[in-house]
Amino acid sequence: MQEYVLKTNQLSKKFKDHKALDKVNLSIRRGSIYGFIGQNGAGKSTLIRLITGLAFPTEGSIELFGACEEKALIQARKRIGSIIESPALFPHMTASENLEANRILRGIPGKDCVPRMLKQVGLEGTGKKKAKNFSLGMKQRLGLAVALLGDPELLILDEPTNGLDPMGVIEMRELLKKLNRELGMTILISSHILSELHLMASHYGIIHGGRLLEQLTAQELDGKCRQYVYIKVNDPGMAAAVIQNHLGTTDFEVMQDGAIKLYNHIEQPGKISSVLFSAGLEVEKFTPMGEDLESYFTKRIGGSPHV
Ligand SMILES: Nc1ncnc2c1ncn2[C@@H]1O[C@H](COP(=O)(O)OP(=O)(O)OP(=O)(O)O)[C@@H](O)[C@H]1O
Repeated sequence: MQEYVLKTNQLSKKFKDHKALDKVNLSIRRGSIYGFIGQNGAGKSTLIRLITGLAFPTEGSIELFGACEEKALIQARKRIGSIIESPALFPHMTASENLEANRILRGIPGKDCVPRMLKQVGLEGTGKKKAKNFSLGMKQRLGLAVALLGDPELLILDEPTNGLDPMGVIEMRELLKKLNRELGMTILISSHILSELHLMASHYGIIHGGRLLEQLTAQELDGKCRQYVYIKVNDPGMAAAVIQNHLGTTDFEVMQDGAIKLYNHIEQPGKISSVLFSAGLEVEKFTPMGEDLESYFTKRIGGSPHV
């Protein structure tokens, strides 16, 4: 079994003179939830359309479940489930009828998958209610059930929380986490709001102006966004001992230049400075530092606040 379900190699797409995607090398590990983050117009939908075969690259290649060649790619795409733009639903049909119609259209054998999918997305109790009368969150979950028909190994969702209220965002997030946890489903999910991806993604790709600027794990991102107090004193060794003994924590780093990054007690600057001062240390610098997710993202894409 391949470690990566999807890799793109120098993938590019041009619309006339405009490079919507520029030499993108993206890799998605099996079993991961890959948060694909970028502003409006960054190139997220274009990449997703190329992966799902709705558009063709100008240059570069796609490797999906180990398949690269065009005919093999068509077969491999059958292992993908997707919601691109708004989910394709029949408004005058019930949830169950929508799934049954999609099942027949896609030639998926066995009616028993319909109640199974409804249950999976929590719509088993919607009875005779037609899709047109569903809330946006319910429509999105029904769209997800349609995408799950055929038990895909890779689920691709283009901005699935767009327009959802906070409750709908949480529901969708919990549902996707469950699919990932219980079925080991790999998920690629795009968004222009990093904090929406934050509580579920295990990996991130940051795209801007058609270029993939960075891929990083959730741990790496958290490390970059961790808050700390930056301390410079005349005797770093003694300060380290004082922090350990008097604040009771080892959650700090002594940097090469002797500066200390203290990750604990950051809400109690008075307490930190008082233990250092009481030990007779001279404090040269004492500054709370660190970034939140959105400011990290904004900085990474070059400072534009409009996401
Ligand atoms: N069919 C097309 N013809 C011309 N330009 C296009 C076409 N599709 C996309 N583009 C351009 O390519 C760039 C990337 O668009 P894309 O839709 O991939 O961005 P996105 O990150 O998905 O943003 P959004 O969140 O707004 O959908 C944009 O500048 C867009 O205007």
